[in-house]
Amino acid sequence: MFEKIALVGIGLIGSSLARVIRREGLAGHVAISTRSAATLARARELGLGSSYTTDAKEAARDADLVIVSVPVGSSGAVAQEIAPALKQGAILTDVGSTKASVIAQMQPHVPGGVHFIPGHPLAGTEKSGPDAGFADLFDNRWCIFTPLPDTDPEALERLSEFWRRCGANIDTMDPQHHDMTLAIVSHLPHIIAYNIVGTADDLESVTKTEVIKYSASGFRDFTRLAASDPTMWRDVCLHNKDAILEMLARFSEDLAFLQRAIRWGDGDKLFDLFTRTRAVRRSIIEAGQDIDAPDFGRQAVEHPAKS
Ligand SMILES: NC(=O)C1=CN([C@@H]2O[C@H](COP(=O)(O)OP(=O)(O)OC[C@H]3O[C@@H](n4cnc5c(N)ncnc54)[C@H](O)[C@@H]3O)[C@@H](O)[C@H]2O)C=CC1
Ligand SMILES: O=C(O)C(=O)Cc1ccc(O)cc1
Repeated sequence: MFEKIALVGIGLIGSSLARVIRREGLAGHVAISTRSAATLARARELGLGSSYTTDAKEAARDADLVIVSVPVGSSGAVAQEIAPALKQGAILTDVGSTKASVIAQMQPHVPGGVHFIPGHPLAGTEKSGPDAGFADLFDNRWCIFTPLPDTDPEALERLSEFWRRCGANIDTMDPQHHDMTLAIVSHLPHIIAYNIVGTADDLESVTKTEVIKYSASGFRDFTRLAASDPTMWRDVCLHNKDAILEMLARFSEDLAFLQRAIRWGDGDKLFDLFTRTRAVRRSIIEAGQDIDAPDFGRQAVEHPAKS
């Protein structure tokens, strides 16, 4: 599909892209770049690309498609670094979990004649680094684009076709809507997980050994999310601040309602809520997002990375 693809950042997402690009033969040349020499050496050992450099500009030079897969707080610095090397007509995209902030950081650096199309594949795990990626990561997952008002429809279609060939389904929406939606379906669940695991870790009346020994599967599910990459999630919290605070405020109100129902022994309220939430899970399964499939967000755990 592309003569040269540059992957800037080669962690879970970048390395999954590298693997699927190779499997599907989507590029003549895959240039890999990352900031850390150790990560780059590992990417080379894994044979993820055609060329390797710690200089993002060198990787981006002459590329037809540049995919930035770094923590969202670094996207502005990366855009600034690669901007002088971007070729006319190239597509520049990203995979960041937040969109308004990434656009604000990257867009000012994008030269005229380069198609900047922000994107976000809704696929991942709690693992990070080049060993954690796998070619099937994007299979039947959504990839959301938040195009800018002047985005060239042909470039958008070309990038959409690329992601379809990586296995994903495509949706588009505006960045603010993306950030609000992702705040509730992805960012809050992670924050809640970090919080509950932190609370358990702080308890004095229950020992750490007991938390580990008796952790029921519900708690264990939270520990998976709370094991996610600290840099990535620090950046998500800092760069989707308003939407996350809005959703946290609603969440806290609803939690107070639940707390009150428990305090006053209001079984009907509890039963009604739990009935309503059970229906949400049923709808997700009926929509074809099969939560119980072994690979639902856990594939890297159960099928160690293929290299
Ligand atoms: N982990 C997940 O489940 C998902 C993550 N994302 C987004 O994808 C992006 C990448 O996440 P992962 O691949 O999971 O992270 P990761 O931690 O596995 O990899 C990040 C990569 O970026 C490199 N890097 C960091 N700062 C850099 C800089 N200034 N310049 C060049 N390279 C730099 C690191 O060396 C590493 O290769 C993030 O923006 C994240 O929000 C999107 C969907 C799912
Ligand atoms: O591991 C999980 O369950 C995830 O939710 C992965 C994930 C993390 C961040 C994203 O922006 C998209 C997907």
